[in-house]
Amino acid sequence: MELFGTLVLAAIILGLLFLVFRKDSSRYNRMPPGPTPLPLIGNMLQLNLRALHESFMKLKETHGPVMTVHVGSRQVLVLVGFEAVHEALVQQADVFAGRAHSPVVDMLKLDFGLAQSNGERWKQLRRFSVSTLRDFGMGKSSIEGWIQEEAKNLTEEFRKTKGTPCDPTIILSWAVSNVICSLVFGQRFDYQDKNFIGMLSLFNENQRLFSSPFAMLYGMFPIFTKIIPGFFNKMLTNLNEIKQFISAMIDRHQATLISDNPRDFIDSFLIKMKQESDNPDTEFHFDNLHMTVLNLFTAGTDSTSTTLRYGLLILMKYPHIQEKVQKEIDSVIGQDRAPAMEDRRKMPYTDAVLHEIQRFIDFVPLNIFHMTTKDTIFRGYFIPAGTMVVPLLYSVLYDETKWATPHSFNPDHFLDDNGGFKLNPAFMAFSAGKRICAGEGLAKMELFLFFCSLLQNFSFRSKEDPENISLLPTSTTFVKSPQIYELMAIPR
Ligand code: HEM
Repeated sequence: MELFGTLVLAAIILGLLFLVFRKDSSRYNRMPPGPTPLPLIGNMLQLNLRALHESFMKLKETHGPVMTVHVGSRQVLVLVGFEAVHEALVQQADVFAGRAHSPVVDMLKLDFGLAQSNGERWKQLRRFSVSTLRDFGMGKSSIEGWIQEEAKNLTEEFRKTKGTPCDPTIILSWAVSNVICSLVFGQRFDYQDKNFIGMLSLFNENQRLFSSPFAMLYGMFPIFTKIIPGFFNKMLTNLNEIKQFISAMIDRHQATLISDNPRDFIDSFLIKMKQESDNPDTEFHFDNLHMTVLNLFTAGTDSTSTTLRYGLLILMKYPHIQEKVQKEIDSVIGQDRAPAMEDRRKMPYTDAVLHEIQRFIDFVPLNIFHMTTKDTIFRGYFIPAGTMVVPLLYSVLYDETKWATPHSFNPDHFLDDNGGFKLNPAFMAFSAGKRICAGEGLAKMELFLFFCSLLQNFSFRSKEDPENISLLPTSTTFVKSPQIYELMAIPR
């Protein structure tokens, strides 16, 4: 009897807390249906924090492609499949262009800068960043030379391994990160530079921590940052060290700035700050500069280097595909000159393999979370302004109605009957709409030039039988990374 009384009391308290925590619930009661939530924990018991995208796919079987899932006390609109994601991000582009904040982002004070901001701040920072990066060569031939130079350094590093097994993680991060360094800091770093190596290790560690189930748990229940603080504190310490590195670079730029001759992204931002110094509402201030530089680094380094690393693993598993790419490289580029962007249109097979790598590895399965910027009607449901939205990229890149064999690595997904390159609108590795990746042009150049240079110079082999190579990712909460592996770069 005593136990019964305790249970009733607990249920009443949980029920009351649920009502308190369901802020402004009447505005949310015309959202699409979804699984029934429990008080406080919402649909936690139906969500696998290590593979949220798989949980959402399972829930879609019962609740359809547009559903409300309660993540803790928050109601989240989950969009599954090409049609729903395209309808939101492209057809209602302005409404779905907001960025939702997880409490972890707020606690880490990451709310300044391009990637996490909203409204006028985001518009100004996005316009400025994209046009400045373009001025310095993003997607144009000037940066092609930098990437070619970096690709040469990268092949030299691989050559030093003399075909013995090595983990390619850090080498690939160096090369990719140096391209962003050239654009943002106006300089590249030597691969032996201790500061640079240290900063990249911090980046890699934070990517791992952000993708761990702990980060997701903190996002749903911020109280856990107090109960299990270890992971959170580590993220914070790493972040502060990275910020110090960036601060030192900004100080150096300020000391040597010549107003009419910007050398790189930081100079351009400092000049804009000067021009707007009389505007009390300006978005061009140090907080936004620090965070935008950090965004470009974080978004630009991990994504591209992980794609290359995953791509090399896939090619070791499928040596016949690797050979076919090498044959195309040999016939179009040969061995006597560096690969160039204009080669791409003559290399449909290589282009198809690169697109298929991006589709298959599905780097950001949940996308970065969006938010509605105003009240809207979506498929007959009322979605209030400020609703968190998950446009599930996994469900687009693996949409069974859009791809012939979504679960297999199949370059034919991007080839027509004559062997020509064919784009598929469901290729949303960079997302779609107004928030589409700001570095898409740069990433595509890097992937093509690095990948072709590596395969022009080496054949990549594993110690393992290709049959036994696992392509399963290690962590899937936020980004997907391949298992740690070793490769042998055999000179051709
Ligand atoms: C293979 C490489 C890459 C992939 C797969 C990738 C993917 C993505 C995705 C999925 C988003 C979220 C879009 C959304 O919210 O709907 C994003 C945003 C972003 N990416 Fe990339 N990205 C890559 C490379 C880069 C590079 C090289 C840069 C650096 C110049 C970059 C800079 C950014 C920025 C700044 C954002 C935030 C944009 C905003 O909030 O307006 N990315 N990226």
